[in-house]
Amino acid sequence: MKSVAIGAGFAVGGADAGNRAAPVVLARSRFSSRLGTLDGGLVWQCPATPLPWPDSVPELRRSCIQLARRVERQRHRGLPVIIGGDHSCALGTWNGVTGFGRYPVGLLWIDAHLDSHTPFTSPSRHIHGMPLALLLGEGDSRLLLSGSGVVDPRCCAVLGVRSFEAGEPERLNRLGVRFYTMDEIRRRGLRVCVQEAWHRVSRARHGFGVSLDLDAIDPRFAPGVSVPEPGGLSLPHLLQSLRGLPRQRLRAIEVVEFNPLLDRDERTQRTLTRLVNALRGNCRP
Ligand SMILES: NC(=[NH2+])NCCC[C@H](N)C(=O)O
Repeated sequence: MKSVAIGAGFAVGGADAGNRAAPVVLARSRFSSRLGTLDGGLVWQCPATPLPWPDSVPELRRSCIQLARRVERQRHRGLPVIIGGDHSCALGTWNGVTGFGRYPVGLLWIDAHLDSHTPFTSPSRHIHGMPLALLLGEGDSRLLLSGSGVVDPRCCAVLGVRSFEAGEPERLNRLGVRFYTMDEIRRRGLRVCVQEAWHRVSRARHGFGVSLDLDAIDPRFAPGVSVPEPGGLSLPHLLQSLRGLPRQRLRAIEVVEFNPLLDRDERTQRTLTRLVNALRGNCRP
């Protein structure tokens, strides 16, 4: 099967304007032939700069609906690979994959953060700290594009966690989402945790997806992200752990939070390209 790359030039919900340029920078880079040159199109946001909730809501809603429709239209051509953009683009991606909630999926969320705030608990009010809660059906109703959740919490796992605030772990625990902190990963080994999480998400009836925030990876391998956190996943170990996992029911991949303005020696671009290739298995552009 083929993969179809779709760009999401999103920064309104993020912490740094640099995220907006990510898909275009990648499409013009020397890695583009390995990623696909945004053959599924590009969705832009206007304005180009971050705004806190609630000011960001109208533009975020508009662009996420546009992204969701694009994903819906393109998914018949191959495996959608969405290139963000700040992580709030996940609302567009997974609403598109699920036909606005008609076919809820399992989701592996690889991230340093839990991204499970609602406006009432978020200290920053940046919506890229809220998308997982919204995908599970909680948060500002204007951003619940299908009116409820599109991800089944029993088939959802978060991997690589090392930064969160009050309210987030409580929400995920109440909903029954499994999250793996870096402490647990160090204790039990990455491969075991990846396999366990993959098993959990891939048993969902309508298939599953992977949402990869590059800040999950240690900043040594991915310095170009908007909210870096030290002590992250080792790139070689993650690549190794992703080998040989069953992908038959994989419905889409999303890679987010790349910030070209903060990259060093194209290190983050290279990391992103290698991870996309590892995740999509045999599907190539
Ligand atoms: N997608 C991300 N990089 N999220 C970072 C969120 C950081 C912090 N928890 C916040 O809500 O502001």
